Amino acid sequence: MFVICIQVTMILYEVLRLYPPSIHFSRKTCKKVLIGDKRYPAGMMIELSVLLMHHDPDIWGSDVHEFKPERFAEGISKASRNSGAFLPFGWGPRICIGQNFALAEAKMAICMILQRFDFVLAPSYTHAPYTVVTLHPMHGAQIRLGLI
Ligand code: HEM
Repeated sequence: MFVICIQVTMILYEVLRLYPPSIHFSRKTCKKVLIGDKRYPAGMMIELSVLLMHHDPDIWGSDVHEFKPERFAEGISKASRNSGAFLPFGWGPRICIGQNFALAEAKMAICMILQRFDFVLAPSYTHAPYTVVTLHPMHGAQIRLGLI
């Protein structure tokens, strides 16, 4: 049961890597700041693209666009060449306070579904992720459920 729970966590992490609901963060500098070797004045808007970081082959490897939950087998810090590159829940003082709740809820929902059903994508499904506030499937995600 413990192994299955770890596998479900790996699958959820890989889904959140490929399709992070929040694809970018915005921050405004309130005073002059130095980030790396660059200086920014006060009042600058800075955009951090989570989507680009999660899809960067220099960070994740040449298989970056493939769905490979096993990359998280040894945890988040060993999944990529940059341990801070996985940001589905943000980072720092404004990190998502609901992340543990969200992951626990997703695991419970998946486990309850898998106890009763198997499922495959319906033929009508078209893969078209797009963003309106959060990233989600443009035409929905139709699945075909089968009673076990
Ligand atoms: C898969 C589910 C979720 C994802 C991907 C997610 C993602 C995020 C991200 C990226 C941020 C930081 C935004 C930023 O830095 O600008 C954030 C903040 C936040 N999230 Fe979530 N979230 C999820 C679920 C939840 C849930 C279930 C709750 C509440 C029960 C929640 C409550 C919050 C709150 C209150 C903040 C603001 C924290 C602050 O500014 O101090 N989130 N979330």
